[in-house]
Amino acid sequence: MYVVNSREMRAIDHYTIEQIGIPALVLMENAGRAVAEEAAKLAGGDSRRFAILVGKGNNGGDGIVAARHLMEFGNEVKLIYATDPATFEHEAAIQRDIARKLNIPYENYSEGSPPIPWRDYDVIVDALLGTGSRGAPRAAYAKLIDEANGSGLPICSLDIPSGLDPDNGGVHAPCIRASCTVALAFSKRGLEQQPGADYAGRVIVRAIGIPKAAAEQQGVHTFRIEEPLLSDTLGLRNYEQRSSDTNKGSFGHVLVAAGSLAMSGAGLLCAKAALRAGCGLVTWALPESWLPSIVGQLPEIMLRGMSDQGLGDWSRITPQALIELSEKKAALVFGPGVGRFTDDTAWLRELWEGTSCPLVLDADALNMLSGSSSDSGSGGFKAWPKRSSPVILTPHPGEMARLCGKSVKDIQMDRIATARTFAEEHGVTLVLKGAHTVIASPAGDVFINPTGNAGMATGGTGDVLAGITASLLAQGKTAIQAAALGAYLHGAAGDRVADSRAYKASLIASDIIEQL
Ligand SMILES: NC(=O)C1=CN([C@@H]2O[C@H](COP(=O)(O)OP(=O)(O)OC[C@H]3O[C@@H](n4cnc5c(N)ncnc54)[C@H](O)[C@@H]3O)[C@@H](O)[C@H]2O)[C@@H](O)CC1
Ligand SMILES: Nc1ncnc2c1ncn2[C@@H]1O[C@H](COP(=O)(O)OP(=O)(O)O)[C@@H](O)[C@H]1O
Ligand SMILES: [K+]
Repeated sequence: MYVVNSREMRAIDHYTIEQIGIPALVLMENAGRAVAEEAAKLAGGDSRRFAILVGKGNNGGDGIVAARHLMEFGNEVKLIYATDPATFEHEAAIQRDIARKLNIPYENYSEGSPPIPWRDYDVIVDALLGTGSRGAPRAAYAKLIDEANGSGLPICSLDIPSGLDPDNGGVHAPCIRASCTVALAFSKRGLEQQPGADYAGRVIVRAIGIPKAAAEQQGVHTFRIEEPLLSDTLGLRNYEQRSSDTNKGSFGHVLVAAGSLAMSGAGLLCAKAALRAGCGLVTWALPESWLPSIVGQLPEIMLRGMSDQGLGDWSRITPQALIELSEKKAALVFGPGVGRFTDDTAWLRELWEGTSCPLVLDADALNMLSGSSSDSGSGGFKAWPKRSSPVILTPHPGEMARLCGKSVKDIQMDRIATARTFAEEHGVTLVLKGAHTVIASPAGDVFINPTGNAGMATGGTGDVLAGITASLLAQGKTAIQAAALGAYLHGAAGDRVADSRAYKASLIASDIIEQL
């Protein structure tokens, strides 16, 4: 499903109205009708009392149409205008006049108005601000939003919760806290990222007559991952299907280079997740001095001890040894639990240049890449030679901040733009983890993952994701397919764990592997 920002939505509206010729009033009628249907469902019954909060733009116009339909469905409605309706223009002014002729009750609300008697209502429809919203809600809008949030009534937001930044998921003060949001035509970026997604409640996308082709025509290349998208846009039709005439050699051999004495679990989780995600074979390369402690723990996985001079870490293991081991492997995942060591950035660069294996770099491998930026002062690993096989980086926001030389706050402020820019500039596939993981391709496509839950904020879940992603790569998926499907399956498995447990926060990383 397409996810648009406000500029793209404006261009799509304009194209639909001016080029295709569908009148703005037709779109508004469809929008208002769709919202009325969803708000009626939220109210759950007949003859309910709706307060419709109306702003002066098209969002307000849609709200007036919704009021008209809600009244036709047999409900009581009242329009509460946050701006003097005499100042309305264009389609919103037409809807205002229609509402007057139909004697739809209304009141003009201003900063000096007494509080609304909310007990006279069952449901609020928030049609104050939509994608034309700029900055924090002002004057009467802000007061009305505060009042609505304090009313305790369920709120159905029209297109976006008023006060939400439509483009990045940031929320202004105040911002409507909705029970549900009816996104018109397409989802909006602000609804798909935190904290906006929490303020939006359940997001329902309703068609209003804008053809999907209009988004394609306008070059929208941000998507939310869901099953139809996996098959249609990402080319992953029947991704679970296998021909019967196959053997373990058919599904790729993953080399996991992970873990050190202090963090052996990262390697265990990563290797096990890779196997569970369906590849034919997994070899786990680990410092040889603690290999004996692992024997028997993962019977299905081949172990390869790397000469570590008894230190238990990666500081004496040569990149050359790993390069040799990676020959004929279908994917190499490096980083979980490896720790840092002297000259590790140069070490990683040797691996980068020496292996032709598709790479997944996670955890400390990402910090080694960040080291490259501070060492050279010349754009960091952007200046490293381009690889002919794919690279997937899987940073959490802290690792991403180090990679970009920014603060975590800056990264989280616009995750979609950050991930897209980085992937394009560095020619890598990037998985920016966290709630609503953002996956960006070097070509500039961005996929937002809706699966997963806060129970997954626990040690080791990232190691599991790295293993799953490498496994999918080894099975012949492209980098963007492996990264998007990996994040989707990882989150879906996490959701199954959460659903099956009495206490959702009890989820641990191994549970995800078992639910794959
Ligand atoms: N062409 C159409 O008729 C369509 C309209 N649509 C609706 O139109 C909306 C976008 O409409 P607009 O572009 O008119 O914009 P909005 O309705 O979001 O609001 C813009 C108006 O609010 C005021 N405003 C902006 N920021 C404010 C703030 N922080 N505090 C107080 N006032 C503020 C502006 O002065 C402007 O008058 C969408 O969200 C959607 O609901 C969609 O349904 C698509 C089709
Ligand atoms: N609140 C959340 N909602 C959804 N997914 C989450 C949430 N918190 C964490 N995750 C997921 O869990 C994983 C955590 O990875 P990471 O931070 O690298 O953990 P670790 O280093 O302990 O393995 C990522 O895939 C991330 O997207
Ligand atoms: K709104």
